[in-house]
Amino acid sequence: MENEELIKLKNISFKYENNLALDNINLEVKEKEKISLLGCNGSGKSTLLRVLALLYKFKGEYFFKGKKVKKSNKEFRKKVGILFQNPDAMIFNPTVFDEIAFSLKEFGFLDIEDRVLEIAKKFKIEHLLKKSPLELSGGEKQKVMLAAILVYGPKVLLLDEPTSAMDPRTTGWFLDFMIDLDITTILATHDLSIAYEFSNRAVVMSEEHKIIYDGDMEELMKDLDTLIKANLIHKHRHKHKSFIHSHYHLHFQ
Ligand SMILES: Nc1ncnc2c1ncn2[C@@H]1O[C@H](COP(=O)(O)OP(=O)(O)OP(=O)(O)O)[C@@H](O)[C@H]1O
Repeated sequence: MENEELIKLKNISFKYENNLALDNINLEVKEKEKISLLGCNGSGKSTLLRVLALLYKFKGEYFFKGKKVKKSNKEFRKKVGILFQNPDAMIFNPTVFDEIAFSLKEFGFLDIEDRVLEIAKKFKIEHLLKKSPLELSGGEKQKVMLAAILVYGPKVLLLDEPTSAMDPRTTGWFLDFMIDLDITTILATHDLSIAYEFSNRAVVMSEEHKIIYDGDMEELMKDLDTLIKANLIHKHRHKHKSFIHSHYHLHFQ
């Protein structure tokens, strides 16, 4: 059901040895909601997505559909799919077909071939099925790895800078596809234009690894103080004909 709470994080913190990456994060995500997770390099976006996918042991409480999540298990992995920033980290099968089929086998699906072919058609990657995933371009790899996640039907999709290797046409296709996809999705990016197109809700992390904004995307765009604090816009010198000046920039494609 839409508008029902799906995820609730309470006072979540995480350190890599002595390096604080998440500081007291509180977040609620509703069923079918789309959220852009914004923040500059090193703010903690990837770490937060990995905590949500139960890949890290964290401090604090994580509730999924009102029940406290304890530790990683197969059932939970099936519910939450994560697409890493670097798709190479996820590739370990000889062909694209095997890569997409892998989780289906692991989760005990029976109609594996039909499902692989169906998702390949949807993603327009049928021509890649016999290739080695390592031979693909960055954008193709992201498409294949996304297909490998969506094929088993997770309830939540976590996307870490998914468009960084995509050209403008593939990025456009990807955003349209994600916007139409009817599942809860959190997309991490430091690109305001991608975030603006993707969702109406923005969650912004600061360089101190805290959430400093959680709300309407349009309001965020008007909130220069937050954008500057989060390092999402920058000032740089530039030249207009004969004079040079500097001011803050919002970069839109
Ligand atoms: N494997 C690691 N070991 C130690 N520290 C790490 C590790 N991974 C990340 N960190 C640190 O944790 C903090 C948060 O990093 P994280 O990768 O979550 O940020 P991010 O917002 O995803 O950045 P980016 O936009 O550059 O991907 C940073 O200070 C980073 O240096």
